[in-house]
Amino acid sequence: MVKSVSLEVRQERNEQVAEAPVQDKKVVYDTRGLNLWYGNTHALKDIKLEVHENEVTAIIGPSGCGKSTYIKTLNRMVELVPEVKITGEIIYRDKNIFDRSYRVEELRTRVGMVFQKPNPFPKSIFENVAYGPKIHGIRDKKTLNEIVEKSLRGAAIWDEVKDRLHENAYGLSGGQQQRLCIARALAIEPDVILMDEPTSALDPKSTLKVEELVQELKSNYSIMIVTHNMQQAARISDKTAFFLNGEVVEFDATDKIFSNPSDKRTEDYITGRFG
Ligand SMILES: Nc1ncnc2c1ncn2[C@@H]1O[C@H](COP(=O)(O)OP(=O)(O)OP(=O)(O)O)[C@@H](O)[C@H]1O
Repeated sequence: MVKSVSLEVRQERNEQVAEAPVQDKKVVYDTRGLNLWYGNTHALKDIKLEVHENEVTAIIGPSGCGKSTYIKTLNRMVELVPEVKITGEIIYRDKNIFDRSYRVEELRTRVGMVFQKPNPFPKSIFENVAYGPKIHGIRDKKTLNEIVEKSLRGAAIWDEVKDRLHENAYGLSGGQQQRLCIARALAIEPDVILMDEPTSALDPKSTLKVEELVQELKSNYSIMIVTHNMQQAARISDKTAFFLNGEVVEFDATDKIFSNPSDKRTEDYITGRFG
């Protein structure tokens, strides 16, 4: 991380950035003029953000700036909170998810979510992963076995649990439980995985495993990750959005955000001057 960058160097680097190759990856989520209120609290203000496929997009910013709200808006989970009002558009794969005709169930099958605290069901490891596919009507035992194995392998936990698939998931360590929850998200074969501070309850070793996993998963999925850990954002994301007071102050390539931010507020935040 660069602590301070002179204006001349910035201008020079900005010119280089302007000449960078044009982004050619497909847009998965296009957020346009999104506003959200909880009652009178204006939590998201005119958010504009594009998420590209097969990338890791990190959302950083101080507590209460709207990171979780934004990520929960992307799968419309935020609407479970009473008195939420939303304006603007979120286009997911060419459709506005707020359109009256849009089926939220479809969104939930395409977008998996991993939460801050590992939250396995009080069921066996197998049942935790098979749950989503079963809900979607898959009953065939052989197919379920295949999905469970593939998902656990995808979440880099198969070798640790393959001999105890029918034991209760609560018997796993916190880090294992979080990877199980990632396997549960993978089992529905999502297009996007939303992660809300997925490593904040984990020890450094488990954190590293999840970070490595995120890097591996991006070749098949688009990932958005909310994190308070700036080193983590710098290590694992391709793009970073800096949120402040419900606004996106800056959204750019992670290297640029952490070495040569355009906005003074971003620089102050990443150098630890506030937050
Ligand atoms: N269910 C809710 N009802 C009312 N206000 C809420 C609710 N959830 C969040 N808020 C408010 O919305 C704003 C954004 O909160 P949000 O949880 O999205 O921030 P955050 O950046 O994820 O914070 P943190 O890093 O602490 O998790 C805050 O002012 C918060 O108090």
